[in-house]
Amino acid sequence: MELNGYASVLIGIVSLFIISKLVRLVLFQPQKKLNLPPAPPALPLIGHLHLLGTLPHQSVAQLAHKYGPLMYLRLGSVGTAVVSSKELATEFQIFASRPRMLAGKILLYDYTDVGYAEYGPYWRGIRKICQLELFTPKRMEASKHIRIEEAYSMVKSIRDQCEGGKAVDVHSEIYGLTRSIIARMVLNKKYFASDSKEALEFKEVVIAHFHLLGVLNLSDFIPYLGWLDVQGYERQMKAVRKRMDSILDRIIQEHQEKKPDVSTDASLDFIDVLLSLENNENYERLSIDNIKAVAVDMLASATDTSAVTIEWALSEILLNPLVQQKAQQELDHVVGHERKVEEADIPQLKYLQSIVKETFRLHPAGPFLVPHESTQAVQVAGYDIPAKTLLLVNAWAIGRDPSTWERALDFYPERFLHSNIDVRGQDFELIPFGSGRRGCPGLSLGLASVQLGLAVLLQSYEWSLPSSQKLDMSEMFGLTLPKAVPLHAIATPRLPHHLY
Ligand code: HEM
Repeated sequence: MELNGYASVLIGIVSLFIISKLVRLVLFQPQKKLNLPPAPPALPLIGHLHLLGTLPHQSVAQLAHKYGPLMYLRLGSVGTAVVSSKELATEFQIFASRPRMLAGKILLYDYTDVGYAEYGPYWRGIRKICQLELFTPKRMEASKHIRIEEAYSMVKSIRDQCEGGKAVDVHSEIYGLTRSIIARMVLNKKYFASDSKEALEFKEVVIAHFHLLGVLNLSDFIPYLGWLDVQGYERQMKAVRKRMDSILDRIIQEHQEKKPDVSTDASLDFIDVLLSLENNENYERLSIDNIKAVAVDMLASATDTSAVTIEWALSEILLNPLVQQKAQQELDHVVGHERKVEEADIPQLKYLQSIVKETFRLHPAGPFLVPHESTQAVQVAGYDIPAKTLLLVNAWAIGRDPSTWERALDFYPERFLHSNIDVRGQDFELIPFGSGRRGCPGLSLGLASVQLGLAVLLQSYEWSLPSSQKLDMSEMFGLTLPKAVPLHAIATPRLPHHLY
């Protein structure tokens, strides 16, 4: 009996030993050593996170000078390919998925928006809706009056502030413009022109929401510390999501009660359109949470991207008075002083278009685009890139690469006057909207808002800096790349009184 007991213990130990050997063999097969792209030395646990600093796009551009245009960094436990040349950016188009960040889970309804959705059938369905329903030329045309009305409401508000040569808070005016445009196009709400309780709540929640989408949340990179929520972001995200959710519930309910005629009404907002697809057999049915995710995504993707671009453009113009002079000469020639500039004038305003391209080159709203992720292991430029690698394309560094651009750091719009380089994703030296499958679906709307916004500012006012002020051009990294110091400038009206 006793011997039997010993024998069974012995058999148990031997079996455990054999099983553990087998498990090791299956799970931890000696791997072929990967030929990863170069990288600086990493620290335990955090990898290269400490090298990012407060302006990560600038830090990795510096590292690329030493380690080359393709690096493989470890951000905590996340393997990350960083690309800093136009040639390599072309090759990495195959990375079509997105990493799973906590913000996407909490703030974007479990990754069911467009930007955070993983590559697959759901994302393809939503992109089809973007292409065939939301961003069609017909809808752009139907929403034209919104952009014009909001642009001239900004012009008027500046007029009210600029009396006596006082510096105007141009930053707030520009953000007000882009937020108002998108809130009307997506929700049909004039929240940004109102001080009602409802509007104030919305504005506060939207700003908190955008902020949290842009934070660097440590638990995305060191997941096993996630439960600690050391920065407190998870808690904040949950609170903001709750508030945003109840606002959107109310708005959707209003839309459901309204029941517009989708067959005749061309000026529907995005929520109307998304609700109207419920029984459309061309698309997978979207749940109410999916609709909320897409709506929030559009609000977040559209606002700051367009606003930072206009603010950088005007800042560069203030530093380059000759550019202002040429842009206004063109506006005077094409539009004159007797009427206000409109979207239909933009195709004739070649110099203005060049200013916008030059701004995108030096100040891309998303310096790393939006992070991509690979779905499978691939080889690029002779290096192994494992599956699930995060991809950061440094569009900021590519736009300033002296091997591509002459006078790379100068603001010189003339370079685009006789060039075919465009921002639509075909020319990899200039990809402010990304490129390929994950390229920006709102490109036409973003471009139209930026061009019109800048055109009305330049036609309506002569811009200058307060005499004692040196313009601070520092950047601040977040969801987008705004100026660290918001722009204030003096606006001197240049049109007849009745045009304000
Ligand atoms: C100046 C304005 C804008 C700029 C510079 C911009 C830039 C970008 C960039 C760089 C990306 C990522 C591309 C990539 O990952 O390769 C992106 C994606 C996206 N943008 Fe824009 N954008 C602008 C305006 C808009 C507008 C107006 C909307 C919608 C109303 C919008 C909606 C989106 C969405 C939904 C995505 C995610 C696409 C996906 O993951 O499939 N954007 N945008």
